[in-house]
Amino acid sequence: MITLQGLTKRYGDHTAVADLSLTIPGGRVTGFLGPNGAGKSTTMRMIMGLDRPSAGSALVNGKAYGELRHPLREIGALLDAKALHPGRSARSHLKALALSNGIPVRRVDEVLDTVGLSAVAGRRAGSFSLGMSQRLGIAGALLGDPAIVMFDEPVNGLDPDGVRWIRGLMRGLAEEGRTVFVSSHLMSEMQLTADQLIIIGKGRLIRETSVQQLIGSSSLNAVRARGPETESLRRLQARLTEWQVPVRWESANELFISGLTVDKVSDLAYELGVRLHEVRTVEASLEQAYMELTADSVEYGSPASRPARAVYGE
Ligand SMILES: Nc1ncnc2c1ncn2[C@@H]1O[C@H](COP(=O)(O)OP(=O)(O)OP(=O)(O)O)[C@@H](O)[C@H]1O
Repeated sequence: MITLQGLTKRYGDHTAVADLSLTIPGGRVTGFLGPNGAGKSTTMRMIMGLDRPSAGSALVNGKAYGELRHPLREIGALLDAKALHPGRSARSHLKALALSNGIPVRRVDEVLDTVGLSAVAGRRAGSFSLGMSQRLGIAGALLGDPAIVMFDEPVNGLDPDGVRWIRGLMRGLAEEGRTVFVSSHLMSEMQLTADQLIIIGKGRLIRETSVQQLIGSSSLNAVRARGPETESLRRLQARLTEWQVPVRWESANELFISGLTVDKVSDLAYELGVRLHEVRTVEASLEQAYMELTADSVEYGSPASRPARAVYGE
């Protein structure tokens, strides 16, 4: 378990992480999300003892990282895939890590196999592609068979096969009861991999939520009603507007209706004599729900990245 208590990091007069108090338990994948510069890497670095908190604490199984006797046997992390000795082979890099952490050297070949690098174990790590370096970093994180793993942007540089592999790996580690804490900007991946989400912006906690709860709270969830007659759809729209139900036209033959069930919309259409060819629920994606939630916390946004807000009630 990872426990953050009032964790704060200031660089001069800039607060990178502000008073974060959280518990990240085992048995699930916890996604760590936030716009660029939100403070994710800084938080992870403090958990790994690489940065000193300005205030508060980050504890690994109840202890500060520096107090852990064999840290790699308690927490394994991939923070920066290129942070390794470029002249060493993958195998000798892992061997050095194993020896300094009291880990049996036979684990080296096991983890090389797990991450699919056995065939290139003798090659200089400096010659590795970004995806291969990511895999080597993950091998290092798994070396001590730790109960906690933490990955900063682990799919960065991985090919589609690698992305699927790491998704399965993280799910498998969580199913074994381990704590899996992972940052990512890839919402589609997080939607498939994470159970719980911690979302921060400008160093502060914005929301701790499950993936399903966050998606469920999006204003973009709607019932899509499609019919062949625009005129009769207008009658449906007029009644919904009377009821103050948010409704918008998606095209001349489609309405998107918020806050009502499919049953309710079908019954109303029947009552008003509106012909429909399709009535179904449309669920927001995690990306849409996330963009809505973090719209005010984006420090380095581009116009194109602004959220697709629904314009209802036309
Ligand atoms: N060593 C440092 N000195 C000064 N400022 C820093 C330092 N490290 C991080 N920061 C600042 O702290 C803030 C948080 O940075 P951090 O890298 O933790 O964000 P992040 O959420 O990981 O961002 P990204 O998604 O872009 O990787 C940023 O404003 C960054 O410029």
